[in-house]
Amino acid sequence: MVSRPLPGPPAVPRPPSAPDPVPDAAVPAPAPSLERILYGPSGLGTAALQLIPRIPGAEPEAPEPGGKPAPGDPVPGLYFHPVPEPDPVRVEEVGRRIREWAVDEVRAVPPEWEDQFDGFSVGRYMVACHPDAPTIDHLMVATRLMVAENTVDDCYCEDHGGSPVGLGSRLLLAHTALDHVHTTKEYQPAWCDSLASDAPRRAYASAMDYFVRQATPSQADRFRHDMARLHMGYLAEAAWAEAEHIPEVWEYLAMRQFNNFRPCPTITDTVGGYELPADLHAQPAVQRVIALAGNATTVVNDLYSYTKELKSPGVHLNLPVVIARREGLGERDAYLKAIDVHNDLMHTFETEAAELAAASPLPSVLRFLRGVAVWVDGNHYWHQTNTYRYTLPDFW
Ligand SMILES: CC(C)=CCC/C(C)=C(\C)COP(=O)(O)OP(=O)(O)O
Ligand SMILES: [Mg+2]
Repeated sequence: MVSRPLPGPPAVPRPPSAPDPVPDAAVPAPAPSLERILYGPSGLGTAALQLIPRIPGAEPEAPEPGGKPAPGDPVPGLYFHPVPEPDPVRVEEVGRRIREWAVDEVRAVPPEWEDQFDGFSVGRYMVACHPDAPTIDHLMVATRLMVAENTVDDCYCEDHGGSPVGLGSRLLLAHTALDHVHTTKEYQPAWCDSLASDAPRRAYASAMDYFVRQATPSQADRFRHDMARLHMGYLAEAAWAEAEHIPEVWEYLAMRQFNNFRPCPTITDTVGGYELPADLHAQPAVQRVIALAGNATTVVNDLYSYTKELKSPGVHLNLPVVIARREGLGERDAYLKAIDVHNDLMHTFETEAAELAAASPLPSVLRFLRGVAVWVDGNHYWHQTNTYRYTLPDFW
């Protein structure tokens, strides 16, 4: 069956002589019908029709001027939706099973990193992001991948011995755990053995093995594509770090569109036990909504991890740092501008998701859009509440 094409995104390229970017006031607010389209009907007797539980009155309170956020408070002025507390029974069970997998099954977490592993609270993260997962097994698919992705980032790129030097080679070989090598009988065994040779590859290989058993072939292929995008983003970030280059803000945002959480929300259908068909997923309007959502989630990381990254050796690029350096703003003003960038991305995501849902109200499209939207909310919740890992700057 050939499906009806979905509406295309607005033309993005802007000629050099185009007018200045749209001022804040003109950024479209989320469509009023968004709640109904993405979250289902409200009112008496409709609870069962709401796939995603959402707390009404989602706008955060703006703090009084000078009001300091307490640990666990959201970034003041950030546009986000609070989520209900993730189911504690699921959180505990996912936490128990993922520890067993990470520590014993794939040996990705040596004893000296176990505290950090627990502090990451991946069970709480994934239960918050996937409230529609039908079973713990479905949640585990997302949780293993999340841990594997962070193992690669930590061990190859960042905190646990990572370095930009030689990163291309390490990433390419690890990527083969997701996108297998098909070679001659002579060389195949050496590749097979390589998959067990370090923690990142053991974690990728095992997490992918579980994932492909749950996913359709096109979902698995979608994931491989998203992971290739991620690895390309890591490489650009590493190249800039090696050259001590500070990119332009738009260049940074382009890199961060690839070095991005995108592979996590885009498995929402696999984790939910259904499929957004490949021809719908590939539609430009769907791709744009996914990219906007991924970019908002990743700028959230830049905001919450700002102080952690200021403490790391050298200059760790994130949006406030790049805005400060490239636009000559002070640290506080640059941070506040990064909040505006996030809020614009969120509003545009929500507006365009609502338009897409209205134009193409197919059950799989609607459920996928809800899944992405709730992943965005759960991701914010996790960053906000992870006081083990993140602390807000002293700007208020
Ligand atoms: C889970 C996943 C696909 C991660 C890929 C990219 C990534 C590690 C992030 C978007 C998080 O950013 P960052 O490396 O800055 O993480 P921390 O700030 O160290 O938590
Ligand atoms: Mg960060």
